[in-house]
Formats: sequence, C-alpha cells, structure tokens
Amino acid sequence: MRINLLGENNNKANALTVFVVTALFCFIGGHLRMPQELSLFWPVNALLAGMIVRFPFLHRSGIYLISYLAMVLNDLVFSGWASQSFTINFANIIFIFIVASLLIKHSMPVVGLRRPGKALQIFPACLLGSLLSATWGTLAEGATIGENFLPVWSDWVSEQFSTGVLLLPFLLTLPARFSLHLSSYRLKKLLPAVAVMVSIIAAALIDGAGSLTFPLPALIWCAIVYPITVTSLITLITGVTEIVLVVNGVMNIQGNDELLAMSYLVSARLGIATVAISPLIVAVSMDAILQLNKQLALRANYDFLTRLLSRSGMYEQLRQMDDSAPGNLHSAGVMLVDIDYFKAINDSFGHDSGDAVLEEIASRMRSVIGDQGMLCRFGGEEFVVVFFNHERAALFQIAEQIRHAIIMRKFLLQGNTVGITVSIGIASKTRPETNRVETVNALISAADKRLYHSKRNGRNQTSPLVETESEQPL
Ligand SMILES: Nc1nc2c(ncn2[C@@H]2O[C@H](COP(=O)(O)OP(=O)(O)OP(=O)(O)O)[C@@H](O)[C@H]2O)c(=O)[nH]1
Repeated sequence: MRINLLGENNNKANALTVFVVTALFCFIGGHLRMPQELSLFWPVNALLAGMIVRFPFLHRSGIYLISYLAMVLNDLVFSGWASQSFTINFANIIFIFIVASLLIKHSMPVVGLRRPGKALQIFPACLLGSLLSATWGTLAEGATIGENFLPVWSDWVSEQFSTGVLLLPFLLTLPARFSLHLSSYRLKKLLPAVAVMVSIIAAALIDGAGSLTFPLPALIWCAIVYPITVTSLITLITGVTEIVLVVNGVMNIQGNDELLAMSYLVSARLGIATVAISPLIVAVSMDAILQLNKQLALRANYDFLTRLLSRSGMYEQLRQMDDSAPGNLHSAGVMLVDIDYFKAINDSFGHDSGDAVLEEIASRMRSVIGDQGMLCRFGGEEFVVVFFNHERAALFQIAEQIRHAIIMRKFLLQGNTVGITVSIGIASKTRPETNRVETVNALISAADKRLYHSKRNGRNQTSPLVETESEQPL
C-alpha cells in the first residue's frame, strides 16, 4: 500500500504532513539550542522551503499558516515562551516564504535542481531570506538598536543563512527516487570523501583562523567526481561537523590549543593556501570541460580519419555562409569523387590499408584544391568538393588534376604497389536562385548521376554535366 503524504489535490494530507514535519523539526531544532542563544542548527526553515520548492502546490497561505501554528505550538509546549513565540516564529515564516518564492519564481523543476547554475540561486535567496527574517526576529526578541541589536541580529543571520545554504542544495537535488549503487562507488571513488574527512581532522588538530577552510579543496574535488546530490550531502555533513566541533571547543578557531600548539600564523597560512588553490581547481576543471566541448564540436564537423570536413560540417559551413552573405552567388559547382573498387582494396589488403588509402587520397585532393573549394568526406569512399563562382571549364580541369594526382603515384599496400583510380561526376549552375544549402543539395544529386555515368563507362574518368542538361538540376 502506498501512502501519499503530499498531493496536488490532497489538501488534508498536505496540511497534516506540513504540520508534523514543522513540529518535529522545531522539536529537534529546539533541542540543539545552546543556553541563552539561538539554535545550533534550525533545520525546519530550510526543510520547509525545500519542500515547497519541490512541491510548488504547497506555496499557499494556508500551508504557511499551518506551519506557523505548529511552530507556535511547539514553543508553547516545550520552550515555555508565551506571547513571544507568536512574534518570533513569524521570522521563520518570513525566511521560508522569501526563499520558496524566489526559488519557485526561477522555475526550478519539481523533481529537483539538476543544473548547478540553478543551485547557485540558493545563495542569494537564502541571503535575502535570512537578512529579512533576522531583522524581524531580532526586533521580536526585544533587542534595541544602538544596544544589543547587532550581535543578536548577526547571530540570527548566520544561523538562518548557514543552515539554508547547507541544507537546501541537498534537498533540492535529491532525486525523486533515490537509489545509490554502492557497487559503482569503487575504492578510488571514495578518495574525495576520505580527503574531506582527513581535512576536517587536520582542521580540528591544527585549529586557528584558517582551519575552517581546510576541507574546501577536498569538497571541490567531491564536486568534480560525485553527482550533485552526493556533493551536497557531503557539504552538509562537513558544515554540520565543523559547527559542532567549534561549539564543543574541539576545533578552536582562536588557535590557543593545548593539544597541538601551533602558531596562529600557521593556520592562517594553511587556510589562505586552501582558499587560493580552490579557484584554481575550478579553473582547471572548467578548462578541461571547454577543451572537451571543442573536441566534440570538431568531432561532429570533421572526419576523424581524413581530417576533412564531415557531411554535417560541410552543411554547417554552408549555413554560415548563407547567414553571412545571403544570395551573393554567381555560380556553384559540385564534384563527387568516388574511389574505384575500394571494396576490393579492403578485401585484399585489409581495412587498415583501406583507411590509409582514404587518408592519402584526401591529402592528394587537398593539395590539388587548396583553398579554391570546400572539400568534404561525404561518407565511405566518397568525397564532395563544393565550388562557388568558378567557371564550368575550370571545374573540369580541377577534377582531371585530382584524377591524375591519384593515378600518378601508386600506393604501397602491405609491400605491394597498387594503382588506384577514382571516378568523378560534376554538376554546376550559374546564378542559382536558392540559398547555398539547397543549391548544393540539388547539385549533389545531379553530380551523383554523372558519377554513375563515369562508373558505367569503365571508371577512372570525369563526367561533367553536359551543356544540354546544364539547367536541369535546380
Ligand atoms: N577501410 C575502410 N573502408 C570503408 C570505409 N568506409 C566505407 N568503406 C568500405 O568501402 C567499400 C565501398 O564499396 P562499394 O560501395 O561496393 O564500392 P567499390 O568497391 O568502391 O566499387 P565501385 O564504387 O563500384 O567502384 C565498402 O566495402 C565499405 O566497407 C572506411 O572508413 N574505411
């Protein structure tokens, strides 16, 4: 049996769940309270804000009212606060409302934040939420400006802000169905998490002003290696651990530690070093990602074997030319070059030899064509050369130069000297009316017919579009 704790049209279940969650976490938060001070952690605000962002149908005044009543009730029963609980708890609602409104407004997906860019919006949302909530909370506590306002206010801000920033990324990136495949986490993959633990231990031993930042590089390492949810969880645990260690005096940020007495400067220097190395790690990772992007783009637009333009790369360039200089065409020509009996080369000398032939033919074609035309490996053993504003006779001449460049020097395949030939079909059109992409498409079909003509007539020859059919292809 499946019980739905929350549902878009299930107002009773929603109200009950929000009430129980608020009361439970207020109770927990209350028991983390330090004497005379605010809570060590006050998770309920971030928790409710996270729930509302993930289930935006909870973003309703009724739900905020129920949450507020649960907070007040908890304080009346457990804290012994009377009228103050009505005013102070309004500060919590301010935080929840502001954070939820801002994050929902930025249209985060209901199933969680998958993109880190979205996760970064948590920071300003929590900052604004904690500033406004702290202002109300401090006044509600009876602090007066000019006297004790600033210390109380800064306590509120830091408590709300740190809990929000630590908890929300985890809550909002948690997948709807959570299944962690432990087997896929090999030992090597645990290293970043181990590094975080070691850095926390080092921070607790060394102490001093810099110690809080020690886990930073290890946390960035986690961010590079682990999914965003796991990183958020490790960050949450690290933050909570550090606060607990500081509160209990295990991590002494003033630096006067008896266990391992070190100069405060040592800690500060180490802290500065960890801060300094962190942006560098991010920069190196970003650089690697950019390089990878470039390689992927190149891979799509260029043929890996011959390093010529691929079919998609050719169309991409044609599109760019159409965009930058539309309609500016005097004439267009296409040459289709196909290696003769290439299957026999593969069969006789192996696929590697076939690849070597493709590379060599591409290189010879490149040296004949230079920058006169756009050379592309169209697929298999077929090449396309596109020319703009070339005379028909010039195209035939270039085709014949290509054919001769291939016959002239024989190929050495596995110790055998092999003569290889190509067949060529040409089509051209003066003053085409359509754009380059459409013009080239039509010319390729026409050139293909001429190529078939070359093959049928015995191969190793060039067949241009004859004058009488010259206007047919477009
Ligand atoms: N080595 C190698 N072979 C390829 C590559 N791409 C396609 N081929 C092979 O090229 C051959 C093309 O064969 P066919 O289309 O029958 O053409 P052909 O043998 O050249 O015959 P004709 O074109 O009629 O002269 C096939 O055997 C493909 O496997 C490649 O990248 N490397």
